[in-house]
Amino acid sequence: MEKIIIIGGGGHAKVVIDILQSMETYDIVGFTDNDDQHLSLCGIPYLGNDAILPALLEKGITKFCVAIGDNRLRKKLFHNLVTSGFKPASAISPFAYVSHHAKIGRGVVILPGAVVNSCATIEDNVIINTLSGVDHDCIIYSHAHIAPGASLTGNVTVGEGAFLGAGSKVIPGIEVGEWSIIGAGSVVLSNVPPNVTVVGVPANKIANRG
Ligand SMILES: CC(=O)SCCNC(=O)CCNC(=O)[C@H](O)C(C)(C)COP(=O)(O)OP(=O)(O)OC[C@H]1O[C@@H](n2cnc3c(N)ncnc32)[C@H](O)[C@@H]1OP(=O)(O)O
Repeated sequence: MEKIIIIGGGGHAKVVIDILQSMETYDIVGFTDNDDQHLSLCGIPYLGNDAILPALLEKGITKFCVAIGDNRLRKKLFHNLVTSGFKPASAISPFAYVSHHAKIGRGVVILPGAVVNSCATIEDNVIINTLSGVDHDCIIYSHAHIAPGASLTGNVTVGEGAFLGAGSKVIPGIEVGEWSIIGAGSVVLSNVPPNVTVVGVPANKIANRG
């Protein structure tokens, strides 16, 4: 089995480890984290902080998966690792449904119970979290996160780095702007501009994001 490292040692790393183990495609060498208080996570050893990465590359370990929920930090680490010569791997649960007609980018994480339906596009480094739904013809741009139980109907577009909170719902054809946040449980009935936070039913803007 090909060797892989996990970047990040928080809660999201626990589920990514679980998925990679259930895929039976990769041998997880360990995880890195800049908090050096770790010893192991779900039985997977702590390797060190980011300073260890060049040595791992020299040993021929090239595959990585960034297991960090924060979209901006996940983007930064993804780019740093790709630029350094590492290769992103996707972690797709065997208990998710991903249509053969969907396009899946690099370093994508799809959790158990999620559905990615026909002709949807999921770009690089996106998280499709537990029990969420991305229906036909949706486009999820890089570094976005669809949180647990969020439901996107057909033809929804989610901009780079946007975050759709747990249980949020988006009606067909809506565009969610890049780096915007949709609050948990919100129902989005109209387009959301970039860099704002919207909440409620129907979702309304409560803040601009810097
Ligand atoms: C596996 C995992 O755990 S993945 C992680 C999943 N996480 C989530 O889904 C979290 C989603 N986060 C939220 O919904 C947050 O409440 C946010 C991001 C929308 C807002 O957070 P903050 O910016 O800290 O806003 P804050 O808590 O100060 O609330 C501001 C106002 O909006 C209201 N509000 C906040 N979130 C919501 C919401 N989801 N729905 C309705 N109203 C909301 C608050 O009640 C408050 O109203 P008030 O000013 O009248 O008192």
